[in-house]
Formats: sequence, C-alpha cells, structure tokens
Amino acid sequence: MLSLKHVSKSYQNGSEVTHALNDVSFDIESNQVTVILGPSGSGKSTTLNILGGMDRPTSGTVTYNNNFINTESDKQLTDYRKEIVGFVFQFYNLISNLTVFENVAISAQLENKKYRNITEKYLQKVGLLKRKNNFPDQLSGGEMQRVSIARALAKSPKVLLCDEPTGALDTETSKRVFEILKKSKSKDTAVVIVTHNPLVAPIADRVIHIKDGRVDKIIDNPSPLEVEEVDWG
Ligand SMILES: Nc1ncnc2c1ncn2[C@@H]1O[C@H](COP(=O)(O)OP(=O)(O)OP(=O)(O)O)[C@@H](O)[C@H]1O
Repeated sequence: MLSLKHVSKSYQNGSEVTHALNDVSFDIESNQVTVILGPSGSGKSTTLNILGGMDRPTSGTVTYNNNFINTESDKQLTDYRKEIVGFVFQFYNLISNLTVFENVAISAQLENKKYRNITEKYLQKVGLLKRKNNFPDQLSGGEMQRVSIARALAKSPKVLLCDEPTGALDTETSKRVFEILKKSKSKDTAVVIVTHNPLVAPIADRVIHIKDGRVDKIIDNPSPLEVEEVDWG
C-alpha cells in the first residue's frame, strides 16, 4: 500500500550535513498496525514526515498504491495529506478556542456534508460524545488525545500516522489510547505508530526497528497481543 524504497534524507544547515535516513526500505500494509521503533534521533520523525507527505526524501521513492508521492507537485502532495493521511501528534494539536465537537467537525467537514453525524460517530467511538461541548483545556491529556484520534478518523484516512501518541500520558491512559488505535485498523486503513517505547511492539502486526537512520530489522508478528495482554511494566 505505502512503500519506501531506498529512501535517504539529509538536512543541510550551512556547511553541516546531517544524514537522518540512509537507504531505508519497508512497506506499510492496510489492516495492520505497524510500529516504527527506535531511540531518540534515530530518524523516526523524519520517516513519519516522509510517509505523511510533509517532507520529501533526498533520494529514493515513496509510493502509495503504486503512485509515486515523492515526485508529485505540491498540490498533489497537499491532496494526499488531505485525503489519504490522518495525523495524531504527541501533544494533540487541538484548537483551544474550539469545542471538542468543533475540533472534530472541522476534519469531518473536509469530506462530507453529513459532518454532524460523522463527528458524533467518532466521538462516540472514542467514548467522548458526552464531552462534545467542552473545550480542550477542560479535558485530561488522555481525553485530548482521544479527541485528536476522533479528529483524525473523521476524515476516514487510509493511513493513520501517530507520532509518540502516548508520549505525554500515563500507563493506564496510554492503554486506552492504544486500544482505540488498534481498533482503527481496517481493510482500508493502515495504522502507523512511531515510538521509542519497546513495550508497544507486541501489539503490532509489524515492527520496523530504526537505528542510526537505517532499518535495523523488520519483525512480522502473525499473532499480535491485545493491549490488556501486554506487560506494561
Ligand atoms: N530540520 C532538520 N535540520 C537538521 N537536522 C535535522 C532536522 N530534522 C531532524 N534532524 C536530524 O535528523 C536526525 C533524525 O531526527 P528525527 O527527528 O527524525 O529522529 P527521531 O528518531 O524522531 O528522534 P526523537 O525521538 O528524539 O524525536 C537527528 O540527528 C536530527 O537532529
């Protein structure tokens, strides 16, 4: 579905060049949770930005359903981000002067006139319909993250990209978020979770280990664990 082939990415600041990714190749499949795992500075965010069409590789190719997204125009890349990708960020990125309902509705409206029903459906799915008239600062961190997942899902993304989605949450709250993310995979949707936390690996169908900007190993897991079955330490 989504495929990186021989992707390298360098950043140039003045005379200094940082090689963030070196010859990275892997596939992301729908109906799977893929965890991209690696220590700080290993290149995870760079990988996610390239998968999400927010950045282009220095060399190599990125394809979505066999279409090259690395060579597309800015307009096509914007369409890809808008129509195909949903994002979940570590610090939620909710709009503070909009209600929970409005934060999700903005995203639902992008694609459908029935945005009220869609918004309520996904708020229900993350267990927050009754908080729809609250503002983000009236919610806990875990609740804000669940709203941000509802917002991402409301546009029916084919690829849900999550950057350290539980990085700011305690263990119990994180488990609820992972349960929702795990349920979000479908035959039409791939879920990608970027994290430095190796405890997340057992819930994934595929784990891509990144080290020093390279793929260290790729592990396919035919029987991933349920969130409740994992020893979270
Ligand atoms: N815009 C940039 N300009 C220069 N160097 C960059 C830039 N973005 C990332 N880097 C460098 O690329 C390397 C990989 O960074 P990246 O953010 O992808 O790692 P990461 O695994 O996501 O780290 P973390 O878990 O700390 O967020 C690092 O050495 C980083 O300093």
